[in-house]
Amino acid sequence: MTGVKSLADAVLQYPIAVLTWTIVVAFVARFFWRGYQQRRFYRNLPGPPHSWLWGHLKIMGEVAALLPPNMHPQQMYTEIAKKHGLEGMFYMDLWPFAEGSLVLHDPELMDQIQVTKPLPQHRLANDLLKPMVGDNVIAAANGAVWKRLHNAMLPAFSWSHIRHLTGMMVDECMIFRDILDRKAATGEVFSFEETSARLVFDVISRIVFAFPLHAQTASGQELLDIRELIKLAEGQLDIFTRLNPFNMVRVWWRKREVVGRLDPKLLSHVYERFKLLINEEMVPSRRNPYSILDLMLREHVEQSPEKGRTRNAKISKADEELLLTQIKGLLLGGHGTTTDTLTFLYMLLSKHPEVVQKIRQELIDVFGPDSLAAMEHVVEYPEKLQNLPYTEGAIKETLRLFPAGFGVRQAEAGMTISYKGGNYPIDNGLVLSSNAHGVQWNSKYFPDPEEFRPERWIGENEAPRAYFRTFGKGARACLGQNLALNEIKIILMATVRDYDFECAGLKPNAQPRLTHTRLDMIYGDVIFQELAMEPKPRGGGMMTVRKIA
Ligand code: HEM
Repeated sequence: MTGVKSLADAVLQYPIAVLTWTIVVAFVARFFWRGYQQRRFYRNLPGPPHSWLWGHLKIMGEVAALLPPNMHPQQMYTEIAKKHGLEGMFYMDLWPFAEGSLVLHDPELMDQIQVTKPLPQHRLANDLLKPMVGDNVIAAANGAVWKRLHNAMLPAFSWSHIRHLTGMMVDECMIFRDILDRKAATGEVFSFEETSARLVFDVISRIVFAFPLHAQTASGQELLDIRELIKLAEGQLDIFTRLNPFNMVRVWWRKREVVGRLDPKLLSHVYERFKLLINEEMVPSRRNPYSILDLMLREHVEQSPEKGRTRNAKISKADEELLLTQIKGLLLGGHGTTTDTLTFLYMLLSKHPEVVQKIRQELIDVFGPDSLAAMEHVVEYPEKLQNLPYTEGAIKETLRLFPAGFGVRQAEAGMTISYKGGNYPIDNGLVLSSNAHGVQWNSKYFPDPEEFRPERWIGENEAPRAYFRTFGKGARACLGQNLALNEIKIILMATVRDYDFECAGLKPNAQPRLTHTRLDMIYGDVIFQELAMEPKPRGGGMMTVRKIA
């Protein structure tokens, strides 16, 4: 009785202290209960050794400690699989610092979630992309919003349209050659990533808007702004960075400035075109798309009651946001992934003169001995780009070794995946990670995986399509894959015959950092892909270029 009385007295005397104390106890109890549930979930599932206290945090920490900072997880997962002999798939319990994952590195298992029963994108994809470009960018959207965006954009990625873009790509490559000429004349060390990003950005902006944003010939403020948005989102998935008040204010302030400059500029392009379409009563064609913007404006033009009267032509606020997000997403995703691939490709070529020689020979065989005449020829006969198996093999090898994309999916409650006769849970909010890197660096699928061998993709040697996972597979596979392959081929055509590139400032490691690769003993830490919007090369791909006489 005395105890109850004194408790009641305490509540009456110190209500705030008792309330605070109760909340703290409830919070701590909830934290431990959640921790117990999490650890119990992973206890008997396939994975590296699991600890009640640490889950797999120590395992992840051990691998991270071997590597440079801000690593993209794909390579760490490949290392963990190798080190602990984990075949097919493994769970990673990273509570309370990150979402738990099921990492798949078996093509058949990936097919289960990408092809047989395509699962929606994980919430994490939107969490990562939203601070950079906005809510519901196509690559992170699901359900009806994704369907609407996908249907609208699809014609822009058809073969007939891609063929049609060859002339524009050649024009941009000719500007790129002028830039290379200047760099060759000075002999300067330059960032290949930075320089090629400007080329690729102008190409993608011409695909999105049908005009370039002039990143190659002017400041390219839009490109700089978009790249700054990526920088500002860096570390936002890390709980400590996100909750750091100084960082919060810094990011908010810079973002306000960048978005305040970028969004109105992009929107002005949207409205200029929209008003013209309405004024001229032109419904954009799906068969012969003029630009991705036109395809996305199509439904608004069709539905607009303002035909012929531009004064009040409007797009709803929500649709305006969605449109802007897609434009930024395409400019960002379409240039970043391609630039990363180009950077790694030219780094690999600089150390493989025998591959360069074979690409040159193939280009001569198909397009003739004069490299500049070849650039005119390809505009007339773009289908010949499909007849470059060795060149395509070199690109695919780069995409195999350095996948510049990562798919994460989410399953509904109760769903499972089947593996070796057992069914394993894929719900519980797990990030279902299809680790293309893990498949493509597995000697079971690609013997001597770290060898750069374009021959793997040719004729009877050709690796099964199912093993090439860089673009994903199924309904949510990369829409821009054929576009990216064609663009990289044209860039190779424009450069590889007349220029020699050499990596600059490489700092090879004396000992390999990891067990699955020794490439860092040639290139140094630049081979460890950084976490940005996509896994990107470190250090900007510094190079020199020499014009071949
Ligand atoms: C080398 C270059 C590229 C790589 C490695 C790459 C990789 C990827 C990957 C891995 C995905 C996600 C697949 C999944 O979730 O399963 C994706 C989605 C996507 N990519 Fe690419 N991509 C590249 C270039 C491009 C380009 C140039 C564009 C076009 C501008 C583009 C447009 C898209 C779109 C729209 C999606 C979302 C598809 C959807 O969810 O319906 N990509 N890409």
